[in-house]
Amino acid sequence: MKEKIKSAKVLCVGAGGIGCELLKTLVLSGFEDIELIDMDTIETSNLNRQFLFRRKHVGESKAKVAADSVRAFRPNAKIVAHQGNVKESKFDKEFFQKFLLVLNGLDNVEARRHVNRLCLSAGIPLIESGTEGYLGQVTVHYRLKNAAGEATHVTECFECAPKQSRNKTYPVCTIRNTPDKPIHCIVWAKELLFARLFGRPDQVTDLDENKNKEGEGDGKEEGPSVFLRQDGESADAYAARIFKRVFTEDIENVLKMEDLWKNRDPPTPLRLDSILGQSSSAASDTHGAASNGTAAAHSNGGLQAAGDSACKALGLTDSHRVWNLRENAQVFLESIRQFLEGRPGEVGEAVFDKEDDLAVEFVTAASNLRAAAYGIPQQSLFNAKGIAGNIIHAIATTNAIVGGLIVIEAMKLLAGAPEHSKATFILKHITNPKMKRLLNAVSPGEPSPKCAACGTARLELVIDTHTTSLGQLIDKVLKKRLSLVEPTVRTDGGFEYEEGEGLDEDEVEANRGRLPLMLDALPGGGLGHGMTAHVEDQVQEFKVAIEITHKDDWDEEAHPEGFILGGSVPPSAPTANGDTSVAAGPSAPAAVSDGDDDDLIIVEAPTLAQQQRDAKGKQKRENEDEEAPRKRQRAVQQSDNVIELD
Ligand SMILES: Nc1ncnc2c1ncn2[C@@H]1O[C@H](COP(=O)(O)OP(=O)(O)OP(=O)(O)O)[C@@H](O)[C@H]1O
Ligand SMILES: [Zn+2]
Repeated sequence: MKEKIKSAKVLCVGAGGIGCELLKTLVLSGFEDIELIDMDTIETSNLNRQFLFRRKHVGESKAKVAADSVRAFRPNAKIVAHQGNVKESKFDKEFFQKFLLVLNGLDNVEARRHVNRLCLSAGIPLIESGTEGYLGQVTVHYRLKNAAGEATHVTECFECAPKQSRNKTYPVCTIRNTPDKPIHCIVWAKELLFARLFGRPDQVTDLDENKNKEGEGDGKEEGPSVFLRQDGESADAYAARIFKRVFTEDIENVLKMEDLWKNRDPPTPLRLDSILGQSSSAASDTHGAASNGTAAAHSNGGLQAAGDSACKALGLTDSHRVWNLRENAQVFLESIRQFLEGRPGEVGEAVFDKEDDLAVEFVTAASNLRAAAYGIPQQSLFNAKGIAGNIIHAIATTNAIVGGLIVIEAMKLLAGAPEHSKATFILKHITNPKMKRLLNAVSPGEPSPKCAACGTARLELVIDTHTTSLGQLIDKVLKKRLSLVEPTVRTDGGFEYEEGEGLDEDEVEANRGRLPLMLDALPGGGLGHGMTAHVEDQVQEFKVAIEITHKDDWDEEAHPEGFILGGSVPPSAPTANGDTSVAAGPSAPAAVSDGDDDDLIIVEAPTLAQQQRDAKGKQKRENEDEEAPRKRQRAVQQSDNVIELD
């Protein structure tokens, strides 16, 4: 066994939180022949858990530094480091075939799918992993054959299990009118108010619709311009006016919708003057003046309009302490002032960024003020940042357990004992008191014939074939959703689109010229309703037939992507209301996350009656929460970046 371990050539993909633990445990267990791929360089924020890196390494390649650090205590280990994206074509099937095992320590679904497909095509077992705070898992995926080429041990591949969406959606009327959780206030502050005040002025947000769309308030037509700074308006006067608009007047207006408050506690409008009070601190004096509408020039009583932090200016240094109402109001006003005066160039095009202190401070204060109006618990800056940025803090111990489990599973395969392979889930709480276990190990799942990666699935795509171009199909569906890197598309009518290396310049040019064509207008009869696109990625050896169903008249809020991708259910013609049976396909890969960091979608909610029904249903679901641990485990498998609501 020792010899087998010593000579086994293994590939580690990812040298981050899991990768560092894995590499260390591998070499301490006797592995000596390792190649390591990571595309990133070291950041300061990695140092708390990626212990092969030191401050002096910040900016250097993770793969190279990890290999060097390990060599320092295991000089015999042969470690080859590659700084690069595992999707690069040099890491192809032949490259993968050099290895006995592939071990993943990645953090996104796209790269995991890509490695899964290469392992399938190269016939190399994959040990896959993920962590999310206290939760984590290690799964094994292989198709082992005997000398005669017959399959002896086969498990599911990484893509066999239907993926759960990690998009969190919130009905827009909950966000706009009836928030009842901190997350609702944070989404409002980040997606609506921040975007309205500092983002592109021409974008319409749900905040604008407050008055004119549903006939609320005075019914006056009102565009986004109320949120624009008026000529000659000082930053302080503007901030105070916005405060009054969103925390006083908008709340007063929503109170007039009496139906909403029959079964709910109504909110209380906030008044800036009474919050800031008459008491005197440098900050409140100046802002108090502004709030009275006097638009006094800012006296700058020790405050800097540097545009980097309202908290610094106000002396709020403890990010774990929840601010009181007055502090929230001060941060709200000061952060607006700093935006306008410290970063005038960004106003009108800012996009929320969780690493931007001022933006996070603004969102924290705005959401806390809204929470105060609605009687919802308020959040510390630290917590609000985590929620707004979809951050779940990584736990070094979870990564260490996962690294250890990967090595254990690797050893079972090297020992020729795949019957002992386990998929292991690390739980946060003991869910089954009889078992008293935090590690839940189960047999690997069976492969799914419906899997597009390892099975013989056909997919169905419901899309508007009149208005979707080939380029959009390739970007949105094939690359983003299906994680293909260099797709080829063929139709039954003989049309062909190709990309990738090996094409000469004329061919590249000709293919590029086809991208703007609409699907149903492609040469050779088009790719319209009922037709099939034969899609392939040569590097991944991924091949799938996609049956096209045409549908016009899309509800953008229900399907913001503008298409529905379904499993192997035969496509049906669109019905009168535009629904198709495809959307409900159980294995619909449509639910797979797109891997973006920011996954909040706000959706239009139907009616009050429906909301009330939903509320009842939610109560019921909360009572039936036994399924929760399993669902959470599934979510970990897909990503490491979801919102933890509780
Ligand atoms: N396509 C890819 N090719 C190569 N390496 C990848 C690819 N995708 C992700 N990785 C690497 O996988 C590692 C994942 O590690 P981890 O989850 O700890 O993320 P991190 O970026 O180091 O940390 P954080 O996201 O918390 O800043 C990263 O080092 C990242 O560079
Ligand atoms: Zn599969």
